[in-house]
Amino acid sequence: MAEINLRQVSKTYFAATPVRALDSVDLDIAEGDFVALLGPSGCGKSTLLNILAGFEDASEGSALIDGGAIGKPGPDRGVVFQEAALFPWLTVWENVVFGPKMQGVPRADYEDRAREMLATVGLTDFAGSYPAQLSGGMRQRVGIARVLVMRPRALLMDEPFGALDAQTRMAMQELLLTVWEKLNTTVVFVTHDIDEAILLAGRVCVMTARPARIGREIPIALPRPRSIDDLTTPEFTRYKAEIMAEMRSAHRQAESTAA
Ligand SMILES: Nc1ncnc2c1ncn2[C@@H]1O[C@H](COP(=O)(O)OP(=O)(O)OP(=O)(O)O)[C@@H](O)[C@H]1O
Repeated sequence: MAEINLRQVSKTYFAATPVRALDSVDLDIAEGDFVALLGPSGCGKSTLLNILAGFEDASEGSALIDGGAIGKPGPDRGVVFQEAALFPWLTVWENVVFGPKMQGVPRADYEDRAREMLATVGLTDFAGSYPAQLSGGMRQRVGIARVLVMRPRALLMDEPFGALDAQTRMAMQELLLTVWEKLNTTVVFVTHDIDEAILLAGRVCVMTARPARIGREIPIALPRPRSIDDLTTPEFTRYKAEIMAEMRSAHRQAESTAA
């Protein structure tokens, strides 16, 4: 489990017209926390995640993982995107063991873990299937198993369920809750979906319009283990109303900045 600390992190992309994506972001994530980042489209959520992943450098400020500067991408941070980038010519099993194999981990050291992760995501019976033979939700489950087999200290997820239909999405949310409760990895989860953020996270960070800052951090005190049934409780609805009000104000701010 990783601890993550961002201090005054800013990011400007120097395109034809410079784009200031992040402005003095401060964020502390303790070991084993589950934090959701919510915010208006284009505000800079992916930019923040990409800095944590090491795909982008911060222009200013410091981004630390376990007290050390975040360097290039590494196996300590598992990244899951909207589409699982699986190798289509490899089976589910071969996709899952690809990472440890490439790292030169002896087979005996990764096989049990790979089997366990496949079971955790409910795909034991599909080990020999190819990605094209799976549904979108199943492919995403392979993507998660493939990342978890590397024993990441943090899981960085960018709209991981954004392309799935509503029912599959709910099943994936419950699966992620189970996985997180079992492994207790630090998770940073980018989403547009308020329900998803409340259901999963221990803390929801609502980002402001670009250049993004963390506008408000809302701790979610719903008891765990959580399930889809929590979506309809009065407590859940209260959190939703509070976050919707915050999002509306971020959206208004975005419109007035664009005007
Ligand atoms: N490589 C890049 N070069 C120039 N501008 C970029 C680059 N990457 C992102 N941007 C700009 O930075 C801003 C923030 O983008 P980012 O993708 O982080 O937002 P987001 O909140 O994740 O958006 P969405 O919710 O729509 O996915 C946008 O205006 C985007 O156009």
